[in-house]
Amino acid sequence: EVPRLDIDPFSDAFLADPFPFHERLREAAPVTYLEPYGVYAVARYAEVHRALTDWQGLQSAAGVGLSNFRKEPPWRPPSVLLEADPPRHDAPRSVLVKLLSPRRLRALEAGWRADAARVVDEMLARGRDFDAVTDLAEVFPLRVFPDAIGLGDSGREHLLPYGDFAFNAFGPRNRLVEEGQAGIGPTMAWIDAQCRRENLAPGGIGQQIWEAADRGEITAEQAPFVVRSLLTAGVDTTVTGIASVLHALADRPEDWRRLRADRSLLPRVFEEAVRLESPVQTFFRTTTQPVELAGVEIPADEKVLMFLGAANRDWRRWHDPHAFDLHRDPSGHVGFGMGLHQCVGQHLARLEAVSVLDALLDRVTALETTGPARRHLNNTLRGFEALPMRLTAA
Ligand code: HEM
Ligand SMILES: O=C(O)c1ccc(C2CC2)cc1
Repeated sequence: EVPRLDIDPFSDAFLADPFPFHERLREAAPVTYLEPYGVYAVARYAEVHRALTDWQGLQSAAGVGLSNFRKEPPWRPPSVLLEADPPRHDAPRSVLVKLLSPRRLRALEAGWRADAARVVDEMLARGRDFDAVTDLAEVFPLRVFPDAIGLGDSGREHLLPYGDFAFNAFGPRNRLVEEGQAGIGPTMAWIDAQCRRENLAPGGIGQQIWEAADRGEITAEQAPFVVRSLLTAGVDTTVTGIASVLHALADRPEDWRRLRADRSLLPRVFEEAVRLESPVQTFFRTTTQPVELAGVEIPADEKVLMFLGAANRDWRRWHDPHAFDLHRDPSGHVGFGMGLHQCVGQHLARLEAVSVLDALLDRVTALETTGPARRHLNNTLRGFEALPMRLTAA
């Protein structure tokens, strides 16, 4: 009663245009079995939500990618958050919840808004045509995030390639992983060095993680891995998130006018863009015992692939699911996950996106695409290589 599908969710065809495949996965059954990798799959909102919140039955400690850490060694020492379950997960999580809270981030807000204004002004000075990826979405996060963490100035060009490789590594060892593997050695060495206390600037979030270790909130062994979590998860995701919200808002003059007049809508706009575009498309869990899901029993020690992007467009949960709707209530979307491991950096991501959008809305009366979006293929992230656009200055 579990349909076996010959679908490869990490093929170029699927990654370039996942929607027809999502439809097949959702409509086949609540739980399916993907033959190319021998994994179970859930794509409807109800089952993805269930898999995300049942952390005892479906754990993260065996890895949240295709590889089962019980059977093969991970490519890097496991994350003490993403690839950990309670109780090991608890202390690192509570440290980051505090350090990345909306209240703590308010101290960064004025500086980030000023930086966003500078980035947009520099862009406007170059004329009406720009690329939302290379001129904005990739520029702003790399302008503000490394400084917030307290990274030194040299080597920051390693951040995007590291994140791209890490997100590919959740998938199978396909061409995307092989291509990334080539030059990853020096990048990994640079990342690991940035997690060391002596390389983190006083006052930055990285140093604050080490101070949490001094207070005994986490161990000194965990501290560098908590910093590494931010370097892994904190850049490519927000670059993709900002590109996604610009892609969603372009060619929508009514929405743009509405937003220029009412900025209080911006947080919801970002959430709706994350729901619709789901920058992070998939993650796995591993069953710790036989698990019953929608009347199906999944045996122990099986990988379950959760299609977050498919769940976020499930007509069973969302009215007109494929539409970008400024007025919908996007709460409950699984673009940031759900439950125990729900994104601890979402407030930082939202502040980055709102800072950029506010700076654009202040200066621009219309945002239009001038050519097709070019996709960047990655086993986990759904992002862009290029988003050619034209703006009309206020
Ligand atoms: C648009 C941007 C982002 C998206 C779409 C996103 C998405 C996600 C998702 C889906 C998860 C859940 C993973 C799971 O359940 O296995 C997650 C967890 C996490 N995210 Fe984000 N994220 C974003 C930005 C960030 C940023 C900016 C940071 C750091 C500053 C961050 C740090 C983390 C960490 C550390 C976890 C693991 C939490 C835990 O396991 O307790 N993320 N994120
Ligand atoms: O802890 C980590 O290393 C980590 C890596 C990637 C993510 C993705 C989901 C944003 C989250 C955490």
